[in-house]
Amino acid sequence: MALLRMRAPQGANATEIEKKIKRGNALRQGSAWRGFLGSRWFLVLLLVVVLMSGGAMWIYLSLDSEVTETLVSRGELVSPHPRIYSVPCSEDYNNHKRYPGCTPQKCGRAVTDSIVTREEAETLKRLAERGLALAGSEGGASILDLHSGALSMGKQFVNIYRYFGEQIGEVFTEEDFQLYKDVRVRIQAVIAETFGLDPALMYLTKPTFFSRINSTIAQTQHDEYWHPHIDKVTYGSFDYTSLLYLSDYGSDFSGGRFIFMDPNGNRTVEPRAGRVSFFSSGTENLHRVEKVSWGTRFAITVSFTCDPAHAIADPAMP
Ligand SMILES: O=C(O)CCC(=O)C(=O)O
Ligand SMILES: [Fe+2]
Repeated sequence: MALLRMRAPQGANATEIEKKIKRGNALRQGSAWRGFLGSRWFLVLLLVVVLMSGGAMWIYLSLDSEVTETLVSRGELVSPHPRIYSVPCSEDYNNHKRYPGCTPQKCGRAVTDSIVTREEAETLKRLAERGLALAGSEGGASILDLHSGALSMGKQFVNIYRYFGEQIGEVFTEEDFQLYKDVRVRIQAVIAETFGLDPALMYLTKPTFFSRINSTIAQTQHDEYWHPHIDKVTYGSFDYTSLLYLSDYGSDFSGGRFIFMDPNGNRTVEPRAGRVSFFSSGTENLHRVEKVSWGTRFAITVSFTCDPAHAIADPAMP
């Protein structure tokens, strides 16, 4: 009977009794929560939640991490022979006319510190500094293309030879252009040797440019240097890309590492003044540049085509 009365209170007091029961239950629940919040179990639960979210964050960050393997670090000196990493060629080259003695049959990437001295890199960096001091991008990435004359200015480009006219003779010397050519010839020779090509069947192609990157916020798409890309797709004529670094990762700037984005992870080359990194330009070498976090990074992109129709002359004083 008692049970019956508790389940179904009858009469005038019934609603009052139900309310009391509900209030009592609510109070008991409230004090149970307060008890739990102050208990050791709550601390354990909190710890588990913190550890799990920390773990999730770590997994997220490491999935997004810039680097899984460093191919060549800033401190190493790769000399006298290039360090070579072979990768299978992509199908890209099948979609273009093939040029025997030049079209990649072996693909890969390589790094050498022995064909451009640090003094030569310094001279080229000063040349870039002088040229870029004429203008420069408002965002973090400026280029100077001595062949076409393109120079970043604010949010666009100008032609230095037209814009500055005679004044250019006070900024660059014949020796500067000669050094560019000497270095280009050496790079061409090492690429030919590494990939088993005839250097006479490779041609400098455009664009070929000095780049200056710092951590200033991008103002236009041209400043967004960090996007993954395939040079053969982006630039069309490229078959072999080379990058000559003019400043040092870690001391002149941070971030700014070159990253090959392979299907099984990222592989990076750390810039070092005088270091030449070169690779076949197809999909097998999808890459990007890590964002520069401080300092200024200088480099030159010097690229080669197998198609004589896309050949350009070495930059020269107008
Ligand atoms: O400066 C670099 O390290 C890479 C530049 C690049 O990817 C390019 O010019 O296509
Ligand atoms: Fe590139």
